Amino acid sequence: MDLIHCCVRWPWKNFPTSKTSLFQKEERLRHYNPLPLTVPAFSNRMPAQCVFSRIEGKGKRSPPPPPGGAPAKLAAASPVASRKWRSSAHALRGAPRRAQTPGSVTYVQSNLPRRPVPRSPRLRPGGAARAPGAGRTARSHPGAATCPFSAKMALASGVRFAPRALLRPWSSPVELFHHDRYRHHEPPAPVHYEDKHVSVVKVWGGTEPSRYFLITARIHKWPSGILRLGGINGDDISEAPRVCPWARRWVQTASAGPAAALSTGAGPSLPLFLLLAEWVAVMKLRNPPVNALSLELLTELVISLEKLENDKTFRGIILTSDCPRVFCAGLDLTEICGRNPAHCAEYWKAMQELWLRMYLSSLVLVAAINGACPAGGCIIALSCDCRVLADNPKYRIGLNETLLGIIAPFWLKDTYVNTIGHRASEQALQLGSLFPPAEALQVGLVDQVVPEDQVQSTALSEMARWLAVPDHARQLTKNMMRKATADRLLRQRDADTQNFVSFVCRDSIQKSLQAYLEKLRQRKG
Ligand SMILES: CCCCCC/C=C\CC(=O)SCCNC(=O)CCNC(=O)[C@H](O)C(C)(C)COP(=O)(O)OP(=O)(O)OC[C@H]1O[C@@H](n2cnc3c(N)ncnc32)[C@H](O)[C@@H]1OP(=O)(O)O
Repeated sequence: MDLIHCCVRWPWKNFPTSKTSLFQKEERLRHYNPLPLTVPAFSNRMPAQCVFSRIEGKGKRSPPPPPGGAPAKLAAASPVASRKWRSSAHALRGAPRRAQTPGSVTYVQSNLPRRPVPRSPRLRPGGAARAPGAGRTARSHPGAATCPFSAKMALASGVRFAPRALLRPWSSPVELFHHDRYRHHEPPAPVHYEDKHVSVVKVWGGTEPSRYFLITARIHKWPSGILRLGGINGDDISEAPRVCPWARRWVQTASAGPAAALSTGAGPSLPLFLLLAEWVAVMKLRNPPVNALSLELLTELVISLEKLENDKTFRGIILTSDCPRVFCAGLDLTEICGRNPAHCAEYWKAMQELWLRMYLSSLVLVAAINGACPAGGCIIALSCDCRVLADNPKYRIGLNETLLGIIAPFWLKDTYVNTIGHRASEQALQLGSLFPPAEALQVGLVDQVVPEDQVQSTALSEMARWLAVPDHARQLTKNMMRKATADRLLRQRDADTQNFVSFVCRDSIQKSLQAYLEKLRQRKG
């Protein structure tokens, strides 16, 4: 396989269906199929539609259910919440029951349709205008009044609620963790603060207003094995551990999870990294010896990108190389040397498709450039949102087409100009400059230059920065910035293909490409 799909996941024994294995099992398309290009639209990548389900059983912490109806205090606090509660309770009455293990809780799929929780005009995010008479829950946290299914309601009714996202095959009971609960929740007795004691954190929920979120961490030495932090969205999720200060120490040790999967060095320990665990895929280019962009690799990349875009679990991709010393050597010259025009056309269409998909991707793309990055490799990197380059003078980056006797097409030029500006591009393109790291940073071709062993972890921290922004705002802004450039190619795609084919199929160009390839081979000898 040319491309490794590596979801940043952690080795929980009973973790829900792994995307990695799904990818691996899936049969790959072997031939290039032009895929319809989708302009990134608004998408909420958060999994939780806050639909609530009843949890059966006599869990230790489950108070007995009330005789019926919404609690009076709740009705006074929020008529909307009260109405919602009544309708959900009604809908839940017919829910199927499951066998109950003593002392645990079981989730039962609710009959409620998936639908957004309506917001009362009086219940605004941030709790600026609170419902009159709102109790401690609303006061205890600014976001608490935004969700009609308040923790108070759940507690008072004896019915515990969980977002539908939680109704997954978990081995351990998970519960909705709410403000009241964690405010009064005592920390577990402290255990050792070594990395291995907290393996992972998962975030359930979303950043939309009126949504709960929940962070689940696996703690090996805690009897329940699960740490939960929760909140109401509108909270800054990245600050979540702060809400529950005693847990911060635990959470900070959790870098062993996602970071370890990426880096051989000590992983960063910012709480935000924890959020990345479920949302970031790492794609490693692997087409030895130099990750030349063969037709097969281009096809794989396009398919993988589309899959990840359609999988709402992912919000970002870190693109890196699995080949030592080379990120990507650019176009596979053997795909355009001595080939017929039809093949060259097919190849170029695949290149266009990849650029369009990457350039307009709704995901955050971070290039972790851990090797040389000339020509087409540079274009792959420039299509990402952010570039981190390893500090090695041999790892040069730039568009060196002119040195091969070929000319970068207008959309490569546009991408260059959009990144480093007109004058710098004019100079660099004509000279075919390949920049060493320090110069690449200076000219703005890359965003960070870091020691080689920190490329992956820095890429992850950059990803954290980008993912801290709400998806829809970032996506629409990206689209606004890049659409015109992409549209230009979309309008002239066929003409661009014809231009490429007629150019590279010229005898003189074929000769110079052959000579260049020969030079590369001899250099090796
Ligand atoms: C209308 C016209 C439109 C033009 C569109 C232009 C768009 C993009 C242009 C391109 O991308 S053209 C490709 C430009 N690429 C390069 O110039 C890079 C050339 N390669 C290198 O500089 C080096 O290989 C490297 C990437 C710095 C790695 O160096 P290293 O010493 O590690 O490896 P080598 O010994 O040089 O190479 C190993 C092996 O790989 C072959 N090879 C290298 N690059 C390519 C390539 N781009 N395509 C195909 N094959 C490549 C090289 O010949 C060696 O082969 P063997 O000797 O092992 O057979």
